Amino acid sequence: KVQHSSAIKKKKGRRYCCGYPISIFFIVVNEFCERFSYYGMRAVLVLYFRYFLLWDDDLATSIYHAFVALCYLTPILGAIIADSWLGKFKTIIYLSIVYAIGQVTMAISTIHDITDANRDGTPDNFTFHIALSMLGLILIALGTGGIKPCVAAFGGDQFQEHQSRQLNTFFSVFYLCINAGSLLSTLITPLKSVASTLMVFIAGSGMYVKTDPEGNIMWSVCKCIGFAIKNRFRHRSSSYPKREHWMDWANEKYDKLLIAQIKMVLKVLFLYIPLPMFWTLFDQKGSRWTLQATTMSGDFVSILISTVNPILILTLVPIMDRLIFPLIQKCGLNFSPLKRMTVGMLFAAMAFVSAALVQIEIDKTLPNFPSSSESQLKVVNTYSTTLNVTISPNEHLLIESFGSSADYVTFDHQDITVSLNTNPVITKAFSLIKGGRQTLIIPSDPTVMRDFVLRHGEQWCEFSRKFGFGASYTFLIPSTVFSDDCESITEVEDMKPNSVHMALQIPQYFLITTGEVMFSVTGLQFSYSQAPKNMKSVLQAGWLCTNAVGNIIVLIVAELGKLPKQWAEYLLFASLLVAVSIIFSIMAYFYTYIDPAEIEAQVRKEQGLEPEEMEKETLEMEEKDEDQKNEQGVKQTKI
Ligand SMILES: CC(C)C[C@H](NC(=O)[C@@H](N)Cc1ccccc1)C(=O)O
Repeated sequence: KVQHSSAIKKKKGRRYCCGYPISIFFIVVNEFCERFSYYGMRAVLVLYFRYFLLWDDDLATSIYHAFVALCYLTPILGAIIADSWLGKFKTIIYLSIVYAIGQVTMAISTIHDITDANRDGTPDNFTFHIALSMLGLILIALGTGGIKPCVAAFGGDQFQEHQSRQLNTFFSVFYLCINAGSLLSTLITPLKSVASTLMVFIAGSGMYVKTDPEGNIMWSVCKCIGFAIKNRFRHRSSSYPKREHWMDWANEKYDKLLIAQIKMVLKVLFLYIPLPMFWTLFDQKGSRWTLQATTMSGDFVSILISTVNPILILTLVPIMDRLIFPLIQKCGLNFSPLKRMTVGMLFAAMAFVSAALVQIEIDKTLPNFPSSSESQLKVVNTYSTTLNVTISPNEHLLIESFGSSADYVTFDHQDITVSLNTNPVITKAFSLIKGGRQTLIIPSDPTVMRDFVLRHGEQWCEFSRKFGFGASYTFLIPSTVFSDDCESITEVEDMKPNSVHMALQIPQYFLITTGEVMFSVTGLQFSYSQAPKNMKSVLQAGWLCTNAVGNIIVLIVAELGKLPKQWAEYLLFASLLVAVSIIFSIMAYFYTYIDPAEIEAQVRKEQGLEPEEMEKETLEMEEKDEDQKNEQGVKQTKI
C-alpha cells in the first residue's frame, strides 16, 4: 500500500509517477505525433516539387532547403507569442490548428483533378497548385516552428528545480520521440497525425503546470538593450566610471531582475554564434550524401536516407545516457555539456572526412567524362567482320564484329575523319560535340543488312538483363535474333555500373549521428537549463535558429561555391567545422554555468522581495523532501 502511494502521488495539482510528472507523457507523445507528421510530409516534398509541379532539381532543392530554414526560423515567433502573450499551452494549441490547416491546404494542392479539366492526368493550372502549396508550406512552417520551442520548454516547465536528473532524462526521451516519429513516418502515412497531435496534447490539459506569460517580454528586452547601448554611448567619456557589464548601463531605467535575465540570455546567445556550422554539415545528409548514394551500388538508397539516422538515434541515445556518459564520469572526467557539444562537432567533422574517403573510392570508378573543351567517341562495330578503324590523325582501333572500342576515346579537337579497312575503304568526316560523349555505330554490311524488330508479326523473342546502377548500355541486335531466341543480342557496356557499395556510407552516418547525440541532445538541455524562467522558449528558439542559419549556409555555400572535386568539398567542410569547434571550445572555456533560478532569487532578495521567495523556497524544500521519499519508495519497490 505504502509503495503504491509513493509511486503515484498527487501534489498541488501535479501528478507524479516514478518521480516524473505524468503530464510529460502527453508532451512526449505530442512531439512524437508532430514529428511523425512533419517528417512524413518532408520525405516526399522534393518528389512533389519535382514530379508534380515539374520543377527542375535545382529549384526543387532550393525551395526544400528554404522551407526547412523557415521551419527553424519561425520558432522565434512562437517563442515571442508564448513568452509575451498567450503562454506556452495556448500557443501550442493555436499554432497546432494553423499547422493542421497548412497540412490540409498542402494535401488539397496535390489533387490534380481540381484543375485537370481535360483529364489527361496533369494539372492545367500550375499557378494554382504552386500558390496553394506555398501557402500550405508557410502555414506548416509557422505551425511546426512556432510550437517547437514551446513544446520542449513546456515539457521542462513540468519539473521542479531540484529535478535536474529527471529533466535531462526527459530531454533524451523527447529526442527519442522525435526520431521514433520520423522513423515511423517513413513506414506509415502521416495523414491524421496533426489531429492526433492536438488531441493527445489537449488530453493532458488538466495535469500541466502552466506558467503565465509575463507581458511583452521581448519588447521589454529590446527596449532595455537599446537603452543600455544609448546610455553607454552618452557616457563614453573616460570621466565616467566603468561598469562591470555593458548591460549595467540600463540600471538607471530598468529593473535589475530584467537586466540580470538579459545578461544570462545574451551570454548563451553569444555562445551559439559558431553553432550553425554543425548544422551546415548535418543537413547535407539530405542533399550531398543522398546524391553520393546514387553513384553507389546497392538498392537501399531511400531506406538508408530516411531510416539510418533515426534508428541510430534510438540506439545511441540510451547507450550514451546509460553507459558512455556515466562511464566517463566514473573515470573522474568532467564531460560538461559544452565539452560534449565540442566533441559532437568533431564527430560531424570526422563524418565528412569519412564521406570524402568514400568519394575518392567512388571517383576511381567513375567514367572519365570529357572537359568542356574535349570530345569523346566510342565506336561500335555491327559489321560481319573485324574492322581496323583509323581515326585521324593517329588513333587505330581493332574492333571485332559485334564488339566495341574498349572505352571512349578522348579528342581535344572536334573534327575527325574515320577510315575503315573495308573493300573499298570507307572514309567519313565527323564533327564531334564539345564536352559531349558520342557513339559511332558502324552498320552491318549492306548484303546482310535487314530491318528487324524484336516483336514482328508472329515472331518474337524475349531477353532480360539486369542493369547495374549508374551503368549505360547499347544493345546490338543481329538479323538472326528470332531464330536463336534472342541469344545473339550483344550487350555493349558504355558506362560501367557503380561498384562502390552503399554500405560504405554507414561509417559516416554513424559518426554524424554520434555527433548529433552529443551536440543536439545536449544543446537542447543546455538551452533550457541556462535560460531564465520567463525566457525558456526564447532560448529554445535561439537554439533552433542555429539550425535555420546552418540550412541557409548550405543553400549559399554549397550552391554557389562548388569545388571541382566533391571529396575536396567534403574535406573543406570538415576542416571548417574543426576550426569552428576550436573557436567554440575557447568560448566554452570562458563560459560559467549558471543556475538562473538562483541568480533570479538573489536579485529579488537584493530588491527586498525575500519574504515571498522564502515562502516559495520553503515549499520547494518540502516538495524536495517528499520527492526524495518517493524515489526511495520506488527504489525499495525495485529491490
Ligand atoms: C534541430 C532539431 C533538434 C532536429 C531534430 N532532428 C532530429 O532529431 C533528426 N535526427 C531527425 C531526422 C530523421 C530523419 C532524417 C533526418 C533527421 C528535430 O526534428 O527536432
